[in-house]
Amino acid sequence: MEVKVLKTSPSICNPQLFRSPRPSSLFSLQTKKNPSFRLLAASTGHGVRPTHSSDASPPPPPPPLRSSKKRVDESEILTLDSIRQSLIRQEDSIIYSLLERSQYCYNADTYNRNVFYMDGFHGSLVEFMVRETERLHAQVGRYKSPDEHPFFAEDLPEPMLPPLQYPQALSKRIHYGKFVAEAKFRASPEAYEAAIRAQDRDHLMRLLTYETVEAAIVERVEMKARTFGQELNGNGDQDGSPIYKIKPSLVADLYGDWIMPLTKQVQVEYLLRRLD
Ligand SMILES: O=C(O)C(=O)C[C@]1(C(=O)O)C=C[C@@H](O)C=C1
Repeated sequence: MEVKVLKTSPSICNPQLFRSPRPSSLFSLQTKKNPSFRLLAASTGHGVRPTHSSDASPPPPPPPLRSSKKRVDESEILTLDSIRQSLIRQEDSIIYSLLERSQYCYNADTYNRNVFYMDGFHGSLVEFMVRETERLHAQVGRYKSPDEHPFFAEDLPEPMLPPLQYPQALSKRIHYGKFVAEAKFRASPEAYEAAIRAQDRDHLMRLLTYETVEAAIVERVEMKARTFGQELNGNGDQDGSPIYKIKPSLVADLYGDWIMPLTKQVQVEYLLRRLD
């Protein structure tokens, strides 16, 4: 997994993403539970209408689908709070994936570019598998979702099917930076606009960094790794301390050294293009 993180730089979608008429998976998944979205859907004639079996008169005809009302997204999905909640939920998936991976030995050969030979391909077995998996997933439309990103974006086939959603761990979490960045920009456009116009990466990085939030995240993921990853079928090691499937501090370091810095890198790249 560390190979994935090292070998790829985050890909940034155009900020126009947020103005796209196509429902993104992030929005379509999360708006289902959002009451304000349901109100909006009903007011524009796109919501599900309740049926009243006791009504004697026939129901009035539905309003035309193309309402003259402006469709405005009044949900609060893009607030920093709701995005932070999504990031917290993703922690569980990431920690579980790390625990799952920790059950297998490290096999250096699978990461070695010179061990695996295949006509027309030069790379490691892991790279081959990731590339081919991504080609398959691309064909069913995975990367058409704005919160789904391939590690190897070059030469992916076009989808053969309408988009589907797949669970993902690290790449999705890191690319959530786009949503975080948009929320921050909307919360204080003036502060960000100056730095964007100056294309000042360092200033943007300072603006979007919340050290206390980061410290709380590192502490929380270590606690989660400790809780989720404790071996329950043993009595601990010689001195009675619990045994963990994966060292909890490793998960905390992964967040502190990789996941959050890459998420911030995505935020900076996104913001630099925000006024284009
Ligand atoms: O919560 C935020 O404000 C974020 O930008 C997300 C995040 C993270 O990756 O978790 C990144 C930068 C901040 O310094 C704190 C946390």
